Amino acid sequence: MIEAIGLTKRYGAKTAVHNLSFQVRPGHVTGFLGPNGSGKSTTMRMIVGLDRPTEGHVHVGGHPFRQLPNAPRQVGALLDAKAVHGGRSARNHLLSLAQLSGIPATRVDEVLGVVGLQDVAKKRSSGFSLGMGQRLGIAAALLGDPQVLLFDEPVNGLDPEGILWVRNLMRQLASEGRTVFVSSHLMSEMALTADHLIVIGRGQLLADMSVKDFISANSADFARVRTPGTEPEQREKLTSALVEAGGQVLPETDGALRVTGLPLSRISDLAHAADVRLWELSPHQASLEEAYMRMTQSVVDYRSTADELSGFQPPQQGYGPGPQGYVTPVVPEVPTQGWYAPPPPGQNPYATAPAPGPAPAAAAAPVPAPAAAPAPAPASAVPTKSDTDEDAR
Ligand SMILES: Nc1ncnc2c1ncn2[C@@H]1O[C@H](COP(=O)(O)OP(=O)(O)OP(=O)(O)O)[C@@H](O)[C@H]1O
Repeated sequence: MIEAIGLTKRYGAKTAVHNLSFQVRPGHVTGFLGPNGSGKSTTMRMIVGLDRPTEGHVHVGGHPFRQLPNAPRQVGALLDAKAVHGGRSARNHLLSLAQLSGIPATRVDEVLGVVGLQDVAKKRSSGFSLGMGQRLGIAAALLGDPQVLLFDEPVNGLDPEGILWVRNLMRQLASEGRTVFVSSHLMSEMALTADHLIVIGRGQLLADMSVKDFISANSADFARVRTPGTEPEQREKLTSALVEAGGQVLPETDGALRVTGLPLSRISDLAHAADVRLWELSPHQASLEEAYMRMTQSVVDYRSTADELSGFQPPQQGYGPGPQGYVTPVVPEVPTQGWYAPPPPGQNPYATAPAPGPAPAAAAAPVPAPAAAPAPAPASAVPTKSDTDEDAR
């Protein structure tokens, strides 16, 4: 179990993580989501003792990471798959990590097999593809057979077969009773892999709930209705009847109608009464991706100037140090029950206070690489990143 309480990290004037409290429980895959720069990697680094919290604390199995006896046997982490000595073979890289932690060489061959790198074990990792590097990083995380596993973007660069393999691996590790904490920007993948979600925006907690609850709390169901394409007047007639009955109707690009505010049976009755034939009447639920976008769109820092939401500023009372310090995030209000029609492009109700302003700054440089390894030992060998070099990025 991982438990964070009031976790805060400031880099000079920049608050990367603010007052974050959550638990990651064993036996589940917990997804860690948030827009670029929201503090996911910083949080993970604090969990494995690579960054020191400015305030608050995070414990693994009831102890700060650095006080865990034989930490690499208890916690494994893939934080940056590129943090490998490229001149070493995959096997030698893992062997050196194993020796540091008193892990037998037989385990190295075992994990090479688990991640499918047995045939290239003697090849230098500098020649590895992105996906092979990820597999090597995952092998390093598994080396100590730990109960707690952290993966930062584990499917980055993997092909579809590799993504499926990671999904199954995460689920298997969780089913063995391990604590699995995984960050990803691939929502479709998270929807299939995670049971529980922790979502942050600008370093603060936005949601801590099951995937199912997250989707139903941040999206709403709708019906798709299609009339015969050859008879546009039927579509008009139905639209009028639905609007008159209190429904909201939006045209979809393929000619169908997206209807909210009316149950399926009522839509069917209204069509029948209006003498309109239906070629489709189907219920739909928003995807995790839609729900995630809806929740986080006001806390996205880096957005293309070509994006229609660029220039959108979160409301004044949103994030950021105000006169009373940080305040609770203002999450856009979305009906959580019944039918709800997402707005047509350009009529986004969340962009209520658009303020023309300069385009957001370009994304920050990548985080300096911590080790992709069984999480480092709490001894002097720990690759500590002092606060003195932190502002250099
Ligand atoms: N060592 C550092 N020094 C200064 N600022 C930092 C440092 N590490 C992170 N930050 C800043 O803290 C914020 C959070 O960064 P972090 O890398 O944790 O976000 P993230 O959610 O992992 O982003 P991404 O999804 O892009 O990987 C960013 O604004 C980043 O620029």
